[in-house]
Amino acid sequence: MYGEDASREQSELERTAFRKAERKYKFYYDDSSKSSKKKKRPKPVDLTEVLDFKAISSSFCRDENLPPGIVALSGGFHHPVFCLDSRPGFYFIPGALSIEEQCHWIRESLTSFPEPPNRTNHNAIYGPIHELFDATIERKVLVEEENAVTSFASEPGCFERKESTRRWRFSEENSARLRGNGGKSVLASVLLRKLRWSTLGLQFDWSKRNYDVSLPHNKIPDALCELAKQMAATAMPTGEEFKPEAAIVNYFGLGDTLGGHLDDMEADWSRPIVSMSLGCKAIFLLGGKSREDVPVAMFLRSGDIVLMAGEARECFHGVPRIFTDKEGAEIDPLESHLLHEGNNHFVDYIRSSRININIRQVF
Ligand SMILES: O=C(O)CCC(=O)C(=O)O
Ligand SMILES: [Fe+2]
Repeated sequence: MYGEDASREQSELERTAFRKAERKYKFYYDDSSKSSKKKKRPKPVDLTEVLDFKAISSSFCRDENLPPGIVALSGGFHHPVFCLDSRPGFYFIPGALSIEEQCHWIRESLTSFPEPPNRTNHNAIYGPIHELFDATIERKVLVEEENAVTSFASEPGCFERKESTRRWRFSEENSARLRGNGGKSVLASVLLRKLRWSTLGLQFDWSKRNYDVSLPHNKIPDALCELAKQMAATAMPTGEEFKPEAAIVNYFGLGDTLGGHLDDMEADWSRPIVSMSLGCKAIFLLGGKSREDVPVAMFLRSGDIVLMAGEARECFHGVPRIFTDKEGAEIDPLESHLLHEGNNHFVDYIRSSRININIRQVF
């Protein structure tokens, strides 16, 4: 699509009900205060229409009535599971993960999940990066190095050939500075802040928007498989078991958003996507089958699990906002637990971040 058509489509997109809701909740600085950038405050946001399943769950446990359009599932599950009349196939399990489980998955998301052969958004520029979190703690720098590779003559009469390749390697900050080879370098801490996704199990290729089964990959870790199967059971066709084959881990910092989208690259949409939230609170928008449908906004807190199966798989959804201020983030118990374990580096990260792990059956 070219010129006018493309810009018309763009401006139509800007006007959809989904887009309007994204703009309503997105993080903006308040321009009305003429103060310097340092003192700038977030623009106030009206949260009165955001569904709060934590509050709904508490009143449900006190045997109070549920708000209209919300139903609680009765079943063998030891947490209340809520559904929306207007979005069949969508399930919300508030507080499904204990604080210990949340801490465990935060640590995994920052240490083992971004390890090769799993890929991250940094692969395209730097190639595989090993031990990014440790490198951040050790204040390392990723430095571009030139390697001379010599290939020897395999047959008589062929010449020895020297080739140069470039690769990125972690270096101590001082030695990187000393070398001063004019090459490029980037702080590990900057790369950690800019980590946006990692993929586990079958690798998702974002450029083709499909799974590339030819890419090297490890199986989803057993403990994550077990958790996903247990959570998915509520939304599975009777008598069938969920097969976790791929997962996408999303990392959000202040101002980061996940635009409205569908996850439509999996073969069988009757299987749920199991999506768990860790760290700072967020707003999740669940739209309808068209971007013109007004989305339902809801809070996602650390430990909440959402399932999207069946018709809900056809619904646009996204994350327009995360809250990193102390009151809004709602991570005090999580912070205390991590501090108690002596994990200051994880606390530093999660204070201003949200992590989402979503697990899928691909075939
Ligand atoms: O971050 C979330 O809660 C949603 C993630 C999501 O929709 C996705 O990765 O496809
Ligand atoms: Fe999604």
